[in-house]
Amino acid sequence: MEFLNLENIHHSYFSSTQAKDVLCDINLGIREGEFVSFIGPSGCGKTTLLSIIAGLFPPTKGKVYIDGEEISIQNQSLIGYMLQQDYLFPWKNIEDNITIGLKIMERSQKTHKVTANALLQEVGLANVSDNYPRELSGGMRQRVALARTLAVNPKILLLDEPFSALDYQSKLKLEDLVVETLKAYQKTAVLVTHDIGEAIAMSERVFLFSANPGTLHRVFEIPEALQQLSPFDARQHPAYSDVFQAIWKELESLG
Ligand SMILES: Nc1ncnc2c1ncn2[C@@H]1O[C@H](COP(=O)(O)OP(=O)(O)OP(=O)(O)O)[C@@H](O)[C@H]1O
Repeated sequence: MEFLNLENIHHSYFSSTQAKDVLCDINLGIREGEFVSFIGPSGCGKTTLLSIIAGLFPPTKGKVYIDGEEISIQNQSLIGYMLQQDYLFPWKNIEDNITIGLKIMERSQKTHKVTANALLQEVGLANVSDNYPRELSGGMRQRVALARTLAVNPKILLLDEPFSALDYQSKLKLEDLVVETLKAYQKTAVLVTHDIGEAIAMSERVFLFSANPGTLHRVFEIPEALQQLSPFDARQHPAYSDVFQAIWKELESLG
């Protein structure tokens, strides 16, 4: 068994007239410390699957296991979520935004400042702890969101298009920072993205889903040579375009 396992996941939404199957027979395993991406056509159920992994709602059928234990209220805190929007509280300064999860979990207040400062250092924002979110750029705010997610020390990070609202330069920089930081902290990560290049540059494996209903179509292993590089450098490597073309061809075949 892998660290994160999905077994026979099916999910349907019920409208007033009929049930619509969104996910069908999803089986996959992700190793501890691995970085994978989920890609696929719009509406194939990527976000629904992330929400099921996070334990936000149960699947219609099937089970999610983390380290051999079925996902439940007890182990849900092993999972951190980072989204397209940063959802920072505008009335709280950066330090308080980062430590909000620790306060909710009633962890000892003595270490909050130390945790916040160490994480801000890690994400390259050493001097903003007293600032307010409105004083930061979009890229800086997403760095704060990353620090906030890491503050509660989750084992698995679910990243739902966290770079898609950023300008291209900020996005490339943040991709590098996220990979470097998650490797340093040995986190397991699942990224949902529409950007094939981003998926290749950041991941060890790319899971391609097809739609109607969402099924796992194919898994692409990213060559070792790319995995050893930062996402920015991976995009310049000759093997990158071969993988890009292979995934693009397969995605196109899904219609
Ligand atoms: N609460 C809901 N009730 C009914 N249908 C829903 C609900 N949430 C999602 N769906 C449907 O489930 C399907 C999958 O949605 P989901 O957002 O998971 O797809 P996605 O692959 O993440 O899409 P995108 O790439 O566009 O973000 C879509 O057809 C959507 O309309």
